[in-house]
Amino acid sequence: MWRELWTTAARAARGPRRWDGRGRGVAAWGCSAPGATVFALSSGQGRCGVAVIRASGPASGDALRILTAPRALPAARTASLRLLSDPRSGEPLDRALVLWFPGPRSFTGEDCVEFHVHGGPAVVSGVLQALGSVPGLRPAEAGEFTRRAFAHGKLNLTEVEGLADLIHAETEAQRRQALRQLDGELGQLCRSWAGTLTKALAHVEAYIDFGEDDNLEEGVLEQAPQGPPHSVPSACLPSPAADVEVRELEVALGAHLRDARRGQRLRSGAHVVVTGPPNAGKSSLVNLLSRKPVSIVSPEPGTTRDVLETAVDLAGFPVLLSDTAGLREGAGPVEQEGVRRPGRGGLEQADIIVAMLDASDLASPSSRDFLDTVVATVGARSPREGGQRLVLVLNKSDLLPAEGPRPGPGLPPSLLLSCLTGDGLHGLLEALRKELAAVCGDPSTGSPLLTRERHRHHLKACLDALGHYKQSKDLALAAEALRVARGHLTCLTGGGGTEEVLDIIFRDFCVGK
Ligand SMILES: Nc1nc2c(ncn2[C@@H]2O[C@H](COP(=O)(O)OP(=O)(O)OP(=O)(O)O)[C@@H](O)[C@H]2O)c(=O)[nH]1
Ligand SMILES: [K+]
Ligand SMILES: [Mg+2]
Repeated sequence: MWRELWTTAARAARGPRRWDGRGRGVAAWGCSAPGATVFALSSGQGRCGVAVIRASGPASGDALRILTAPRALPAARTASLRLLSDPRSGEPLDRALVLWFPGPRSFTGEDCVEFHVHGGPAVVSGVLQALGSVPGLRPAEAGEFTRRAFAHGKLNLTEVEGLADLIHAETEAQRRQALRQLDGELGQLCRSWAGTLTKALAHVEAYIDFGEDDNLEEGVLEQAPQGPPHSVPSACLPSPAADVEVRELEVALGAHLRDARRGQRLRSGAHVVVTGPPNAGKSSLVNLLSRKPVSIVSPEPGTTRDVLETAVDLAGFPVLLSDTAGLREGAGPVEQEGVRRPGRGGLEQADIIVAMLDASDLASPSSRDFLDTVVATVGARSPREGGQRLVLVLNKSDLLPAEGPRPGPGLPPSLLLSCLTGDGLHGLLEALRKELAAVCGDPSTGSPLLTRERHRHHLKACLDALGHYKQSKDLALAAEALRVARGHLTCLTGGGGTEEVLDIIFRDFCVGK
C-alpha cells in the first residue's frame, strides 16, 4: 500500500523525503490540559479480532468502575473478564478483558486502564462513546499517551523517538535500530557523556571555590596541575584528569558525528538510482527489484522520460529506488541537468548508483559515452572521500553467445544480469545488500547511531562548547563552557523543555499511542 502511495506521491511532487508513505497527523497540543483523563483506541482502525482501548489519568479507575458496574475494580495488572455497559442507558456493550494499572507502575506513569474488546466497529465506537460520557474524560490527541510517559519520566526523548521509529519501522534493519534506541542505548551514552562533564565541572568549580585556600581537599590537590595540556593557563588548571576525560569525550563525539549519517539513512531510506543509456533495461530492473510493474518497459528507446521513485525493501534495508531517463550519447545540457538535479531522485542525490549497460551493445556510442562520463566520474571518487557507491551491471546477458568470452575487458568490476531470465539477480541483490549495509550501517552491532538531525545538532553544539572550554583563558568561562556543553547532552535526552521540539517529536505518533 505504501508503495503505491509513494510512487504516486513521487510522481506528483518530487523532492528529498523520508522513506514513508503514511500521512501523519499533527498534534494540536494547545488544548491538552494536564490532569485530564484521556482515552483512545490504541490498536489499528477497522474490523479485527480484538481492539484495545485505553485510558490514562486520574479518572481512569472511575471510568473502569462505571463501565463495569456493579463490579469493583479488578486486581492490578491482571486481566479480568467483565461485562461492559453504557453508563447512560445501562445497555450491555461487550464482554471484554479489562486491565487496571494504578500509577506510577503504568506506561504513562498515571492510573491507566485497558479494555480489550471485540474488534467490531460498533463495539469500539460504543465503548468510546461510553467513555466520553464519563465526567473528566476526553479523547486523547496524537501521541498523548507517550507524551505523558515522557512527562512522568517513564521514557527519555531518545527513547520516545525510538518508539516512534519502531511503530513506523517497515524493514528489519529499521526495526533493529529503533528497538536499540527504545532500549535507551543512545540515551545511556549521552548520560555517561554528561556525567563526564559534570565531573569535569565539579573539578573546575572546586578550584574556583577553594583554589586559593590552603584547606583544599587532598583529592583535589593530588589532581593539581602538572603540565599545560590546554590553553587555560597551566597555573589555573583544575584537574588534568578531568581535562583528559574532556579530550576523550571530544574524540568520541567527533567519531559519532563522522558516522556518514548512517542512522539517519536507515531511518529515512537510502537512495539507489538506476542510470544508463536508453534501452539498457533500467525500468526492467526497477520492476524486478520492486517486484511489481512500477515503470513502463518497452523496446522503444526513451520510454522513461522523468525520474520515477518507489519505496522498496531490499534485503531488509529501506530503499528509495529511482528509475531515470536513458542517457543518450552527447546528451545536451538540459538532459544532463535532468538526471543530475538534486532533490529529484537524480544522480546527485544517490547513495548508490546502479549503472546499467546492455552487455550485447557495449561498443555503441551511447554505451561508450556513458562509460567515459558517468561511470568514470563516479568511479574516480571513493565512498571514503564522500563519493557515491557504484554498482556496474551488464544486462541482457541472455543475448551473449553461450560459449563466448565475458564482455567488457578493460571495464571496472561488473555484474552480469539478465532481467529477462533472472540470471545474475541473486548476485546483484547480494552486492546491493553489501553496499546498503555500508551506507546504512549494521544496526545490530557497534555503538548506537544518530538517527535524527536533532541528535547531530546537539552533539555538534556540545563539541563547539568544548572547543570554547579549551580556549577559555579564565576558569569562570571554562566552567560556563562545560555547562553549555553538558546542557546540549541533556537536551538530547530531555528536549531542553522547549515545547516546539516536543511538538515536532510527538507529532510522529498516531492517536492512541
Ligand atoms: N533480451 C533481453 N531483453 C531485455 C532485458 N532486459 C530488458 N530487456 C528489453 O529491453 C527493452 C528495454 O527495456 P527497458 O526496461 O524499457 O529499458 P530502459 O533502460 O528503461 O529504457 P529507456 O527508459 O527507454 O531508457 C525492452 O524491450 C525489454 O523487454 C534482458 O535482460 N534481456
Ligand atoms: K525502453
Ligand atoms: Mg525506462
